[in-house]
Amino acid sequence: MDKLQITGGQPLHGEIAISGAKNAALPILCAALLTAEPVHLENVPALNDIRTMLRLLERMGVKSAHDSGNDTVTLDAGKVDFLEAPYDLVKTMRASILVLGPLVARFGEARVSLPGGCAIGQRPVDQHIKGLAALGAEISIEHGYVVARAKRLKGASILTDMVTVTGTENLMMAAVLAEGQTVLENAAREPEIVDLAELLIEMGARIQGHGTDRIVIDGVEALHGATHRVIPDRIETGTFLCAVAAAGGELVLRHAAPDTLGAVIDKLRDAGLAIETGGDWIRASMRGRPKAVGFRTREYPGFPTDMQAQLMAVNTVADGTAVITENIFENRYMHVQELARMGAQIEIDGPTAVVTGVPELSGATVMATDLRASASLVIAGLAAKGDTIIERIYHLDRGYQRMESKLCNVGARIQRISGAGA
Ligand SMILES: CC(=O)N[C@H]1[C@@H](OP(=O)(O)OP(=O)(O)OC[C@H]2O[C@@H](n3ccc(=O)[nH]c3=O)[C@H](O)[C@@H]2O)O[C@H](CO)[C@@H](O)[C@@H]1O
Ligand SMILES: C=C(OP(=O)(O)O)C(=O)O
Repeated sequence: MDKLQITGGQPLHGEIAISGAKNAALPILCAALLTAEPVHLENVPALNDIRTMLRLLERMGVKSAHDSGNDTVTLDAGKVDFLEAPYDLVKTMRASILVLGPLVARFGEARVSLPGGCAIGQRPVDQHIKGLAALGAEISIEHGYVVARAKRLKGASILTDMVTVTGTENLMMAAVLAEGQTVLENAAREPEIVDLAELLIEMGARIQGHGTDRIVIDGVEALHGATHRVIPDRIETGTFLCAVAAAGGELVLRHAAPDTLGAVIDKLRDAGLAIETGGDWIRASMRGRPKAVGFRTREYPGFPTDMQAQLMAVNTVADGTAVITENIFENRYMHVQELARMGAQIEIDGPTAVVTGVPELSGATVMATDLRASASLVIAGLAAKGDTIIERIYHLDRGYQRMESKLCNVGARIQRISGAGA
């Protein structure tokens, strides 16, 4: 297993190109199952999660051509002959549940392993199941698999119990081929939902209201191929903003989408990061120590849970005390004990964390526990005095494209110690 060794204390200076969004690309890859014609995608990040999703689609019979050099993928689901997402692939990535809606909608049948593990919370998929049942699918859980059947799905009005991102995506993909109209109430409004809806519309779907909490879908008989460019990754962008807030210096982030980062930019400005934005770029500079900023995670357009760990890392070296509340996942503070190993002062009480900034963290050996927890440890390592070793960085590789080389190009001192020597 690879490790990262970070020698902290180097301010960051230079430009970073932001990659395509993992959480937009994953549902978009699944949407290719909805048509027999090729779907050509641009700005698909070269990440382990993307490779896992491509393997899963290939197992079903989808032909894929991935050019990781220029971040394009072409998918051809003309001959799908295996309507199953097996456990060995689903266990590594929860987003695999996103094949369920498209398979039932187009082929009338699917068998998808229940996503295993629960890194950041229980994360059930009951709302995906409830919604598909409302669309007329017969659903059962058999031997750890969700098994769904429907001759043709029928439009329905669906109110989910909570706002769910992949739940909204799964149901939207199911409804585009259903007979009649579907209304998704309490829908997620994340930019990744809008990106998926835009691809589906390019494929011939009839969708309105995406980006609001009420999405109306008029089912069509069939979809056709399309070409689509995936939106920039707002969480990768926010992670680099936190890195410069903690380590100091000045960064320009290119190919970004600042309009999807309102809540994150507001909080980082409160922390003292000077931020200028243009259509697709962000310039951020930090002098001196950040100021403590409290925040509560919320559904979009609120502060994203996927940025909680990274902004917590900034707060560990800030001047003052910050109160953080995690409202989306019940177990998303696993980075806290690792940050504490580096000298951070954090107290947890249920969903609330109180972070008292210290003037300096000290490098230590720490363990990555999930994707964004890993990113918070990188940020802490950049700000810390001395060397930090981060173990189990396969979590980081799930969701960040060449993070250490992007950071090294702007002055960070990070070395990957590969599996054999690790
Ligand atoms: C691949 C992807 O896009 N992942 C993102 C997606 O995850 P994901 O779509 O899994 O997260 P959800 O929005 O579904 O989860 C929100 C909350 O609803 C609960 N819930 C969800 C569905 C359900 O059927 N039952 C249920 O109880 C979850 O346990 C959680 O507490 O949105 C999360 C919230 O922004 C992000 O952190 C993840 O990065
Ligand atoms: C939690 C995340 O991803 P996933 O939903 O794939 O676990 C994430 O991107 O931070």
